[in-house]
Amino acid sequence: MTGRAAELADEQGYFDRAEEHLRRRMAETAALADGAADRAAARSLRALSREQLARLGDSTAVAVGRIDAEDGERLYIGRHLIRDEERNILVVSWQADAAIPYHQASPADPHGLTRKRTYRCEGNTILDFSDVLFGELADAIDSHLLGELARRRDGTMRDIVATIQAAQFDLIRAPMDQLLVIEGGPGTGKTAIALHRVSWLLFHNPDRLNADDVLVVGPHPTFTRYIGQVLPALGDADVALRHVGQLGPEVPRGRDEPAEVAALKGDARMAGLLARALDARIGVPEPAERLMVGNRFITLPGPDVAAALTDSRAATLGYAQRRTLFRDKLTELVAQRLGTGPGRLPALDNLVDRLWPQLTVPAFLRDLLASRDRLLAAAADQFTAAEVTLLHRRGADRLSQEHWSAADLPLLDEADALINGVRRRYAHIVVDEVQDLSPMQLRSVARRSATGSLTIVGDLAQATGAWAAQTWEEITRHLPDTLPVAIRPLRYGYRVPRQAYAFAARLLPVAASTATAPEVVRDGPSEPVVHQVALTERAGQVAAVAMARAGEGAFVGVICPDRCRREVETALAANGVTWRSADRGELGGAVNLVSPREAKGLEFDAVVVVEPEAIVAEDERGHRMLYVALTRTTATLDVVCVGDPMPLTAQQPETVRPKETVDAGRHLVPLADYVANRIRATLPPSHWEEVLTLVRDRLTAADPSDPPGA
Ligand SMILES: Nc1ncnc2c1ncn2[C@@H]1O[C@H](COP(=O)(O)OP(=O)(O)OP(=O)(O)O)[C@@H](O)[C@H]1O
Repeated sequence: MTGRAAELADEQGYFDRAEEHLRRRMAETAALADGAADRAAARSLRALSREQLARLGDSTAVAVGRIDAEDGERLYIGRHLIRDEERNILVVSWQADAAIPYHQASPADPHGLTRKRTYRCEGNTILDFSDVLFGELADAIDSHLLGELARRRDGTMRDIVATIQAAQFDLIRAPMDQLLVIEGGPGTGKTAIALHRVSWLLFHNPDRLNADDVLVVGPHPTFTRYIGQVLPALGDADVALRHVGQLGPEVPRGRDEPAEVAALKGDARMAGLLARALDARIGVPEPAERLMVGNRFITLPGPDVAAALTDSRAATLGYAQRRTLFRDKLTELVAQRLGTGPGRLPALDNLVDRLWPQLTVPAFLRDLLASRDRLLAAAADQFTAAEVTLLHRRGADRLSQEHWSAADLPLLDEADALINGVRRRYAHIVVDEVQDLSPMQLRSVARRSATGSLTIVGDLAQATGAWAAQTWEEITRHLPDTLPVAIRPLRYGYRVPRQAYAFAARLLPVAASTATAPEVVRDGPSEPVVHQVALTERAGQVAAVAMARAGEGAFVGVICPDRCRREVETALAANGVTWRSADRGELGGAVNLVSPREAKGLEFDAVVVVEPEAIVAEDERGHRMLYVALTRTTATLDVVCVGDPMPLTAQQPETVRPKETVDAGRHLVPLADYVANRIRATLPPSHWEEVLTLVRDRLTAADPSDPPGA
């Protein structure tokens, strides 16, 4: 046996022994479950051991690496702590203080180590290992990291415990009590760091943080599925993982709406509009309210009812809770009149319903958006008349038939908080791809934060859509301000190989002129290939390239703008290619079809980008969208197009984002002055009311979607 083979055998012996002890511990946990004092304890103990077994079944190795200290001591680092029967430590958890040098040691600062070893394993079998010998190599290259980055992808993100880099490690273990902004170019490891940070914070703050106190928010369902395995693999399965569309009530979705409407609905001014609209649903009592009690009437004086209403209104509770308060106060008034408690009283229910109607969240929003009058009243001086027209829409006759747009969801969430109060708060929240969130979406995140402790990650150069942020302040201003903000950049790009990144980076001066490009750490297998073809050949060429790349064993992502989608699907089908549609949340076949927007945060071995000009044309920040698409590859990049493969001068749609602060007086007041002056100049006061009614009728008739009196 050679020296290396013998060493490998020794190491394997150690791994086998550690695995035995891990299994023994799990068997003990299961036995404990059998003898547990009560059924609940037994159930949770069994669940624990099942989870541990499942993790082992996941075929992860007991250790990811080893460090040798100058004093000769060796320490194995793994995902979980493992001890032998004498309670000697065989493997320490990657989060333990003792493991810190593993993540931090570098040739410049070896942290008292002579060696850092990283294993390449299949299950618990060591295939190979690589060493960094600090004493001997002045400038060691972490070959294991390079190997790890070059491995084939399969649609599931993996943990990076074995190869966390020192700068990444600093962010993973940064203090919890802050709003930490992690910014970095494509593939710098932002997502990976954010997830490992969650695991780290859970490990080091057991008294403050349970896994179910943590919320991770991603941009779309495919992304949450993509990252879904990382935290369970690190032993933190109970962390809540949601895409941004899941923050809020469950409602039927799928409504399309014009970009300017969606943009307006993302504006923070909508919060005020909703609050005013809800308040306007509370009625005004009659001078005296008569109630039928048994077979006689009692009268509640209007001022008493009004006082109950005012008091309840002022309480800092949700609309529904304040309604209960109001009801209690009225019950008390009735009891005073009767000299006894009234019991259940339909007349009282009716009065409460009239003055403080019971509202479900979707009914409230449907009724608001379907009524120009309600919208106008709630808009106050904060919106222009044109903006109110944009918001106005015909409501479905039945609430169950109402379909909601993506931009309606944060409005429903805001309304839910106003009506029912905030249902669930978290001690720590992570938001990925945060650069695209609208102010209303950010408010959805903010209200779920119990402490102000957040980790938000993103890249302003990848910000697309109407609410693409230009600065971090635009984002943080909508988040809790109880804790200090720290913005921490990442420098090295791990995903995208040099050749593909050089191609994509040509977009940067147009897409995001102030962005700093990441420093790429490795070479790819080949230069990007541009396939410029005739229109009739485009889809066929996409299918051919995708098949060829899949034939090489690659996990392929075809990133296709909406306008080419159908032709590409047809060509894939005609060529017998089975593909997964990432937009439907599927990912993991050899060939995956994905829109540029849904490609955010994902990665593939081979990326085929279809018609860059169309990608640019389909988003307000189309050059950035193309930059996102071109930076999804870990190995090869193909561009199939009829037009310019690098459309630096192509037009992107006008930005439709509303002005952040609109002085509505600038629009409404001059218009009202003009109309009033014309009427005053041409008619006596006795006709003013009549002409205004006629004007109103004309306006209503001009828009048939506005039901009279809605
Ligand atoms: N230290 C590391 N060791 C191994 N792999 C790493 C490391 N850092 C990053 N990676 C890998 O690099 C790829 C990109 O990481 P990640 O998706 O976290 O980047 P990102 O900055 O979130 O990218 P984007 O902005 O494009 O969404 C992933 O495959 C990740 O596992």
